[in-house]
Amino acid sequence: MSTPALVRPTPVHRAADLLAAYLTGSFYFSSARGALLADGIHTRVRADAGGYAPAAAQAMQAARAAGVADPVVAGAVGFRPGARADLVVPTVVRRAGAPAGAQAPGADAGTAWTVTPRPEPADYADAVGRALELIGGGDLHKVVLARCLELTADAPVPVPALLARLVQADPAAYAFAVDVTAPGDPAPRTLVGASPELLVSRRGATVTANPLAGSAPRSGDDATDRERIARLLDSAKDLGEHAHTAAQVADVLGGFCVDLEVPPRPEVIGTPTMWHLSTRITGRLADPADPASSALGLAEALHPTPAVCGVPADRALSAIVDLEAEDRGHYAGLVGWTGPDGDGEWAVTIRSAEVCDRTVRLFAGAGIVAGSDPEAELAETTAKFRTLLRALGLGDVA
Ligand SMILES: C=C(O[C@@H]1C=C(C(=O)O)C=C[C@H]1O)C(=O)O
Repeated sequence: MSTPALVRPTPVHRAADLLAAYLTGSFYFSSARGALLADGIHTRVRADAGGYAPAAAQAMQAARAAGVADPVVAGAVGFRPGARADLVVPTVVRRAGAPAGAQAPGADAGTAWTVTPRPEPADYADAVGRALELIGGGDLHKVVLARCLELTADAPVPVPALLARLVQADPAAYAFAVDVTAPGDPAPRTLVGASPELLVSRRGATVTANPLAGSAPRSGDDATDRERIARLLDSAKDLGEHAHTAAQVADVLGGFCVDLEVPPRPEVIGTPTMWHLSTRITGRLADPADPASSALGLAEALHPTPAVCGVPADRALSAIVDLEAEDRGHYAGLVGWTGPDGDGEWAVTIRSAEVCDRTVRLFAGAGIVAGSDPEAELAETTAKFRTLLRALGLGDVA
């Protein structure tokens, strides 16, 4: 006679179940490493003098003592120093393996949209021209300039369907949905996106970062795409732009690692909409128990990389403040999760939008270096908007 089980087995979920269970207000994050869905707020995590990582470690410890079964810190931190952060220890966490081509409802073709580019595309191209003057002055080597599209629909935008379509289009992306509702918002506000860029991932003592910089739109035609890939791998401008970014990421991680492997040359990775120069850097942590070496601590140390800010970072940041029309908010920040053992995964918040009721605010940026062409950079941002626009059922708008 068998003895009845005394312990309820841990439920096993599939990524598709987690996506189906996502409701506006939940936290969702998935990548090729796996999927995580979190609900409820046990604690909000605020930065102390040491940043977010020590406060996150303490909050997870306190949550475990209070009976939270699987404490993690999950959420997003905005781009600018002192920007808004929405980091919480959720009450319930469900995990699953990597998504495999999710089922998603089609976008509602009947939705009527109005689109307001901020700034106008021609003004963005002018701002790129002004950035090139600063670069010509010699004190700035690279700056990433972004622009915004504000879309308004004739009905509330359903975030669960939008998230499912983003995952369906690219199951390997760092896909996310984070509640970023602020006081005064007329409805829940959600940061949603499908980023191709891993800021940092940690598993035990092993860390991985995957900076991207240097881009070309995907054309959909094989021969044209092969040509674009070959051109990227041979472009002194793109290789230089990439080298700045990879070198800085390697430099920061080198401060935490005993071994660091940095491939000498970038490769090209593809998303459904873009090609990017990519360097996958791996290392072994010297002190994995230090909260500064947790996935969140490393993400804070790396942010902002020259993939979204520039070189040198302080001058690039002031150029961004002077030349961009809109505050970036959560765009170009970090999004992901960390566990009490320090493991976790943080992506760069790009190919993203904030959705609130009927409005969607999208950002896309491009790295400007000596030799950049304003019209080509404008076209690059147009191509980068496609990830979100396609998931919304829209073609290119500006
Ligand atoms: C800034 C963005 O993308 C970043 C900039 C890139 C570039 O300038 O080539 C490439 C990938 C990202 O690191 C964005 O998508 O908005």
